Amino acid sequence: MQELHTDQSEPPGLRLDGITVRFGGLTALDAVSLDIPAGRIVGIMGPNGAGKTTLFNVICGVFPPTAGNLQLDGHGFTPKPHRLTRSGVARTLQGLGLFPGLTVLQNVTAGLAADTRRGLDLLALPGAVARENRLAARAMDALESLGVAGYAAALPDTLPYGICKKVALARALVSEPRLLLLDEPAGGLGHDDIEELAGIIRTVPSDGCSVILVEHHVDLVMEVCDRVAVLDFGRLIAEGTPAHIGADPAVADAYLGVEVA
Ligand SMILES: Nc1ncnc2c1ncn2[C@@H]1O[C@H](COP(=O)(O)OP(=O)(O)OP(=O)(O)O)[C@@H](O)[C@H]1O
Repeated sequence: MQELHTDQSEPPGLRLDGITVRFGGLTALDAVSLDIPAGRIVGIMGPNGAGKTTLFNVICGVFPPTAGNLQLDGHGFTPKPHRLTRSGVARTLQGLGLFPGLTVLQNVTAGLAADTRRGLDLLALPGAVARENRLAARAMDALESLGVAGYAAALPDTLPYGICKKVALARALVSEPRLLLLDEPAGGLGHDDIEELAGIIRTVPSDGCSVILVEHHVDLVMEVCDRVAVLDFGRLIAEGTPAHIGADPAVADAYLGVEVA
């Protein structure tokens, strides 16, 4: 079994134990074991088809692993896509995934959907209205923390891509997750926006949230991650600090000569 070794004294966060996923005859993940301790940022790298998205999909319960199991904060974890927020898990998507017909504020409030009780809200009872107001206030706080509260009333289509990326991140952070999955957050961003994003990502673990960063921008991974795991054809071929990974010839081979440091 392939292990990601971590300091056993660290708070547990997410633990993947021997995760295997097979699609028919194809093994997309092959007995991957990986610890993402609370308060740490772990990067997942690997060439196209290595199994990164499949790993995220297993963590989000999109499909169950063929073998292996997950733990979150020291307890067995069977993720369900419709209960992710309640489980303390939030995810950003490749691209934006924002609702075009909703304002920025409404998009971020949607990140609290698991906390709403739609039936009551539709009745517009005083308690439900107060609750809606509380959710909107939390969404505004999330937007403010990323410096984009001024766009709350705008529709995403009218905004620059970099702003929309921050809105998508605010939607993930508004539920104050225990585990944040970032799926190529730097995709489509220019150099300055990526630098700003790096600063934002570094602040996320301060309250104990674990972060998994899947990203093709190797520089960003190396800059913000505490540890990096590298997948190739579904196998965990390397793990360690960014410096260790940057110097690993097996990683350079997996990337077919692409420089990694
Ligand atoms: N639902 C599916 N059914 C069948 N095969 C799948 C499915 N999802 C992924 N695969 C296959 O599993 C392997 C891993 O794919 P995955 O999308 O996880 O890789 P990736 O590392 O995310 O790649 P990329 O960087 O291109 O997004 C690939 O060979 C892919 O074709």
